[in-house]
Amino acid sequence: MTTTHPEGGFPMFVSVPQARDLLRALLPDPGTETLPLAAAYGRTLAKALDARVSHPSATESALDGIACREADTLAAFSEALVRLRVVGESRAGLPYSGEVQSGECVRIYTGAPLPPGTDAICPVEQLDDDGPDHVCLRRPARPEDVRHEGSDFSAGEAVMPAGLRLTAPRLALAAALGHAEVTVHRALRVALLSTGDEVVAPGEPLARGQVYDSNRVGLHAMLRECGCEVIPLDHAADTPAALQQALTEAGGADLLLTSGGVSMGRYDLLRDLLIGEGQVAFWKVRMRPGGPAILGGWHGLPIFGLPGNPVSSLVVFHVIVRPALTGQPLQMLRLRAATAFRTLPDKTAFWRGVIDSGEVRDYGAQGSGMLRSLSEANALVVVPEGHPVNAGDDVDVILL
Ligand SMILES: Nc1nc2c(c(=O)[nH]1)N[C@H]1C(S)=C(S)[C@@H](COP(=O)(O)OP(=O)(O)OC[C@H]3O[C@@H](n4cnc5c(N)ncnc54)[C@H](O)[C@@H]3O)O[C@H]1N2
Ligand code: MOO
Repeated sequence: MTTTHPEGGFPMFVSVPQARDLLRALLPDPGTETLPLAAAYGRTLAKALDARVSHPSATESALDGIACREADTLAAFSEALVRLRVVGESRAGLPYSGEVQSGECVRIYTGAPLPPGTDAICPVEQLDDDGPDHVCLRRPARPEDVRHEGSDFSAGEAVMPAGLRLTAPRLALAAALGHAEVTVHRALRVALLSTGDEVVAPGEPLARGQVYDSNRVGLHAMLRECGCEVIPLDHAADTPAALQQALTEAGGADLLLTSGGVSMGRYDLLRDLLIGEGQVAFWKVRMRPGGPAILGGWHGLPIFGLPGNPVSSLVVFHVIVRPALTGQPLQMLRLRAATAFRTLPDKTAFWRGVIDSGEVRDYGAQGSGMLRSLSEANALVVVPEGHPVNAGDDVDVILL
């Protein structure tokens, strides 16, 4: 249950959807900008796109072969060949303009316009040349192998609504609709900071008890996937002065995303700073891993504090930060559980799972420091608070 911090008065133990909504409410409206398609990957459409042209732009062939009249070819099967006279050729960009009569055909190529008078296609694999001017068909020509003008979309049709995230296929569609530029929401500027005296840049020598800064690398990539502009900050040591210095450097950002220093320890300084000198929107989420996450602000800068444990920071990013940054709901699949999954009485669990042959099984080691699991598992299995999951049950699954 959500409670209130006795001194701070802020909510504690919020649900995952509450945490997401509170973060979204703190993010500024970034405004819009118009970009060439190639620069818009990962952004969200701010203005709907309609079709400026029809696709296909003409009724055309879906195969290389001949175009003819279906009715002329219905008798064709492997023993009884149908013979047609070839009167010309239609190529993509170089169509045949005459009218094709009964008993005639035109050689045609994929994407080439169908000549007037024809309504069906027979592919080259089903044709035998009979001299230079005739072909024999081993089976009837098919109207299904014709693509009709505007069957994909017609000029003027509203095709892509505002709010759509520009994935690779959607960028390709925008181009096919006839747009060279798109109006998208500006990228949020997210400053990224890892904290902790034990955290060392990859490649440096590692002393006993130290750990490489894997969170920074993983979070940077995930922010890029969300279409954000990343401002990497220098790692902050565990002193209030170092942390305040980093927060000051993040001043112009739309959000500061941190890792570490949010739990119950004496050196969990981000938590102390937000509670003592900033504002807190919530502390702790009813989830595992990732329970100690914190959201707040410091001198007008929204700050989301991810837990330092590598798995926890990734899972919180997936289920709270990403949907809030992109405005896109979590994509879930419903799959059959091949094994049981542990239930927690007062937290939603996001266990690492492996999807295999259409089912999902428990990955095994579920410790929040087991970074290797993030590469070997391919799913998060959602087990709601107090909700037992046995083998054979259907479960919600988030793809990693
Ligand atoms: N007494 C309690 N202790 C802990 C609790 C609790 O409720 N009571 N919660 C545990 C949970 S759950 C988590 S998650 C962690 C989160 O702790 P912090 O966010 O304060 O993180 P740190 O203590 O700074 O580090 C935790 C762990 O992660 C490693 N780490 C930190 N930064 C990085 C990085 N950039 N890259 C890779 N690994 C990193 C760090 O070395 C620690 O091993 O608290 C539990 N404790
Ligand atoms: O929730 Mo912590 O994130 O379990 O390790």
